[in-house]
Amino acid sequence: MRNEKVTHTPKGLTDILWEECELKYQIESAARGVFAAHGYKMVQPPTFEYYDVYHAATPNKAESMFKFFDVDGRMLALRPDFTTSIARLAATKSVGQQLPLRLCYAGSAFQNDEAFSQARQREFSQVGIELIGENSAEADAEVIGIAIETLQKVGMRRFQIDIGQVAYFMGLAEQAALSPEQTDCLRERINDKDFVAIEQLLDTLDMPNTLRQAFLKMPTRFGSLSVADEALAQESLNEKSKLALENLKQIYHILQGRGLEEYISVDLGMVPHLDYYTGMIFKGFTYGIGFPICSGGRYDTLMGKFGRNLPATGAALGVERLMAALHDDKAAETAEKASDEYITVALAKGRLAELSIEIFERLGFDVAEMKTKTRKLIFTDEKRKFKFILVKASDVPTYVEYGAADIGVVGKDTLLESGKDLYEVLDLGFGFCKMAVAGPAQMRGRLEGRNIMRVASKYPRIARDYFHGIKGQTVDIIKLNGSVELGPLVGLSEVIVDIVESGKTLKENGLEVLEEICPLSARLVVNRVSMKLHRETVVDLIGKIKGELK
Ligand SMILES: Nc1ncnc2c1ncn2[C@@H]1O[C@H](COP(=O)(O)OP(=O)(O)OP(=O)(O)O)[C@@H](O)[C@H]1O
Ligand SMILES: O=P(O)(O)OC[C@H]1O[C@H](OP(=O)(O)OP(=O)(O)O)[C@H](O)[C@@H]1O
Repeated sequence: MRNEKVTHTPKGLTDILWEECELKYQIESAARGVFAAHGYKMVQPPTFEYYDVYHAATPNKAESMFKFFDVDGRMLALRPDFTTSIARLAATKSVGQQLPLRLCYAGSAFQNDEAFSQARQREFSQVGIELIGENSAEADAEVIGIAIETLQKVGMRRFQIDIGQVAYFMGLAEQAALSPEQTDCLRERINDKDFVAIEQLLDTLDMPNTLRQAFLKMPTRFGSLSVADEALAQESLNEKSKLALENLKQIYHILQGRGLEEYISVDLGMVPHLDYYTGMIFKGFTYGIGFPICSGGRYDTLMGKFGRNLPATGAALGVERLMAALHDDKAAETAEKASDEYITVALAKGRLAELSIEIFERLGFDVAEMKTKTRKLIFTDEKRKFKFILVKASDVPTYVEYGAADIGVVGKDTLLESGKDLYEVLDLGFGFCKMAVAGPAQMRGRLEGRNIMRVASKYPRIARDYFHGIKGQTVDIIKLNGSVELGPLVGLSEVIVDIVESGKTLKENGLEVLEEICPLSARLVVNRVSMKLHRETVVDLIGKIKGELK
């Protein structure tokens, strides 16, 4: 029998062979050529360092770092990215060198996540640049410009760079006197364009209405530069937010002056982790890859952690993601053509199907055939250039994440369970129900603090987040695929985590709601790239659906 531990690579790690390896080196060498032409000097930090180095810079990556100990018992970690190591080496090794420093790198970074896809791997290659010692819009525009030039040089044809400014959000958070926890929670919800959750959180916070409106509008403020002007027009912005928006405008104008405007879009709602970003941030997107192909931003306080306070900005490109985007150029071309012509909407089969179809029907789409008892899976409205696909509810987030569908209609339960990286743009106001812990009446009052308990659920991720994450109870989670109510009845589990709508299923099986986890309803979700590349159509559709909901 074959020993897979000997013949296979661990999950998320892969051999790169033949043409793929060729392509990888071509990309790296093209990138290095561009960097060198702009005066960037190659540096190579070690593959692993003291864990404290990375932890000081990126606490949010702490959990996903590969950690181990040296013979002296000191904790080490494989680098989760290059920026931290380069900041450390520049802070400690560059004294006496003329500023600004222009440094570049190529190599592997590591992430200990459950990663299987080409887009999210445990070992992945990055090429990138860091421009250290200059705080100016010119410097930020330089790194974005070089990222664009690199993408062009490796052969990318259609891509978009979104630029944002985290200091705008931080200025608002300071004005609202939010605690670090509240700031991070709000930041995450804005970054996910999760309008419903933003509103829910703002309802619990006490702040002037102008600030509330500014936060609420953040996720809608993307597109042309006019969104920065709109944000600037808002009354009583503090100096930090104002300067941030002015800085974003300056960067945009510099890039415009270099003829790069066609690639640039502004997104004020883009506020990824604030571990070290202090100003401009950017992410690059293309068709067929549901994740950014490059990203970067300004980090003016990171170097200070290593003993030398210098402003800095940088950009990193994900080589595997570029390979995936370039790999099958023909397929990409076909996909581009198809997505140029049609917007694809994935609707969930089952309980949400009828109401989802109805919304599009009310908006005048030709969806009559979907209501018939057909076995067809794709329905086309030729006039409006929309395609509708009917898929299993739990697959909707996958279709949308990968860009096989631009838009999806799906329950919040499925979204939470999928953990996918999508824009959640609208609560559709139907499919109301709740996620709850349920069980026999005798379990009431007996859940608190218990660790020896079995929880059956079709939603193991939600159950785990609730029990392990929120309540700190390390209960056993048992995954079932349906008829979950049977669990406590046949002794498989003490309780269940499941959807409760009318409560009829629970009642008929002698069970009751013990704890409510969260309210649920149908949501409209949008692929991150479609939101950028088909902005007008998508925004127009969102507006029309909103109109229908009123
Ligand atoms: N796990 C991964 N697998 C493959 N490529 C990755 C991975 N993580 C990051 N990259 C690539 O490296 C680039 C820079 O990574 P970095 O960690 O600096 O940015 P990030 O925006 O935090 O990444 P992500 O959005 O993937 O979490 C990303 O834009 C992406 O292209
Ligand atoms: O409160 P109620 O109105 O009774 O609805 C709740 C039931 O509906 C869902 O099951 P679904 O019909 O999706 O089938 P499943 O049991 O196979 O998951 C859910 O898992 C509950 O069993």
